[in-house]
Amino acid sequence: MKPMLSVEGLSVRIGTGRGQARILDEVTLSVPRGGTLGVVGESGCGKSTLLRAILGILPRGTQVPAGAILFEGRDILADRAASARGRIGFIPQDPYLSLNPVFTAGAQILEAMRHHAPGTRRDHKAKLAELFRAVQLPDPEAALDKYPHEFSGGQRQRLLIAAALACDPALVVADEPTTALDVTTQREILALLRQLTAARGLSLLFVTHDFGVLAAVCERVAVLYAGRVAETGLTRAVLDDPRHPYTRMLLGCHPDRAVDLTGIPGTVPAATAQPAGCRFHPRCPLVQPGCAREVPPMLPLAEGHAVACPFHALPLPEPALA
Ligand SMILES: Nc1ncnc2c1ncn2[C@@H]1O[C@H](COP(=O)(O)OP(=O)(O)OP(=O)(O)O)[C@@H](O)[C@H]1O
Repeated sequence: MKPMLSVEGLSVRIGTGRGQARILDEVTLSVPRGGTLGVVGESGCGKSTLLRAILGILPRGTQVPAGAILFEGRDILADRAASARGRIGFIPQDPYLSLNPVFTAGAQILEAMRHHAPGTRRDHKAKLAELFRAVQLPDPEAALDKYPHEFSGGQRQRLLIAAALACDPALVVADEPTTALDVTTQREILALLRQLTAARGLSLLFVTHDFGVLAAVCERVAVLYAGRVAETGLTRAVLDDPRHPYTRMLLGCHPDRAVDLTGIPGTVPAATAQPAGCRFHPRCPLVQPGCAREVPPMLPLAEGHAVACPFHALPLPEPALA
């Protein structure tokens, strides 16, 4: 069966005062129908740009020199008119910043439904109250007429989940949707998201920097480093047997896996100063002379697990894992 979304060889560039920023390079990944893919990586690795490309909201001046984004079989990069927008729901990162304070919750979501969902306003209102019930907001009918400040942070994130589902999407794209929440609320929201996507057979693309969150939600993962996919596979396989030195160091630094990705010496290179060859080589304890020359191809391992490092079978030196 064809995936719901497949990103194929996507490269994204943008001109800056300091030269061309190579933000994404030949990124290939896919979200199965009814499946969940997590995209994980440090700040600056290109997660938000990937989401913007999928949502069709890349900033002006961005170039896409190569690649395709196939959604339900159609290239939505080449043909935005075949608009995927109503069919792709988006859950943003920060519930505080993502709602307009001067309109009621109902008014802002109904406005989106007016453009993208079939039916009358009365149908939309009934459907939205139903969705508010599904996301477990108290008193769903009354919630339609409340303003954003009348909800708690967790309730606002529930509102945004309802908003993302309001136009009957086939795919939901979530950008670190629980980062701004306390741990208990985070757990509840993740459980809700899992339950709703499974019950509705939705596909989910979930961006995070947190392997703990990833393991709770996603069956597959793509690890992004400096705009390239370093490793991909079933989340269980990648967590249990990470092969790319970058993934191994991320996980080795934080055995509890509730990681804050700051434990690897050095930083992600600026998008205007990407090193040649493997982009991780300046930080890699397994670096070999060829790593600075050759872009490593994705090497297939078992069950869809693949890694962009020819030295994936070598052990990491101990200090790299300290
Ligand atoms: N409009 C732009 N102009 C120049 N450089 C940009 C632009 N947008 C992003 N970049 C650069 O591209 C790289 C990737 O940025 P992006 O925001 O996609 O990363 P990210 O992984 O989402 O980071 P974060 O988690 O901090 O949001 C960064 O180095 C960033 O500085």
